[in-house]
Amino acid sequence: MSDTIAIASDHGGLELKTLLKQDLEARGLSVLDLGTNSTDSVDYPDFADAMAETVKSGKAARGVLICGTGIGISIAANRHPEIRAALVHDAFTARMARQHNDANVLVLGGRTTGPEVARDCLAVFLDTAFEGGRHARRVEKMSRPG
Ligand SMILES: O=C[C@H](O)[C@H](O)[C@H](O)COP(=O)(O)O
Repeated sequence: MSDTIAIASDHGGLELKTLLKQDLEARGLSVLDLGTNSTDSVDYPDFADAMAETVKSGKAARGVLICGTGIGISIAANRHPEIRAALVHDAFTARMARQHNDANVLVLGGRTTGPEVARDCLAVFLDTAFEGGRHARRVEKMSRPG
């Protein structure tokens, strides 16, 4: 798998993005920062779309998206069939997102999840493999055109 991971947020997730980017770099991963990089108000669908294009093109194997709650940016990202974006709130949901759902994008809320819980979520997301088996059948069904 590519060692590159993409990260993006709106203004509501900027602070958490900065923190998690440091964790990614500390692991030796190559990080593609898709913005935003200021506290100016921006629109989260633009960053979800940029993430989808980056994953689709193979420039990054996985991604991290953050907005205020994580809700809007996950809705926007999941409009792209190649993306399985999972909004998680703790290490357990982060683990399930990988083991059961083969999520390729981790989503967090910068205004809802504290920094240390978010760091745990990221670590679990990066370190947990997809279990396959019955879950592969379900993931395959989600990849079919609607
Ligand atoms: O789901 C949407 C996100 O939480 C956004 O970060 C949020 O709606 C932005 O709100 P505001 O424009 O009031 O900062």
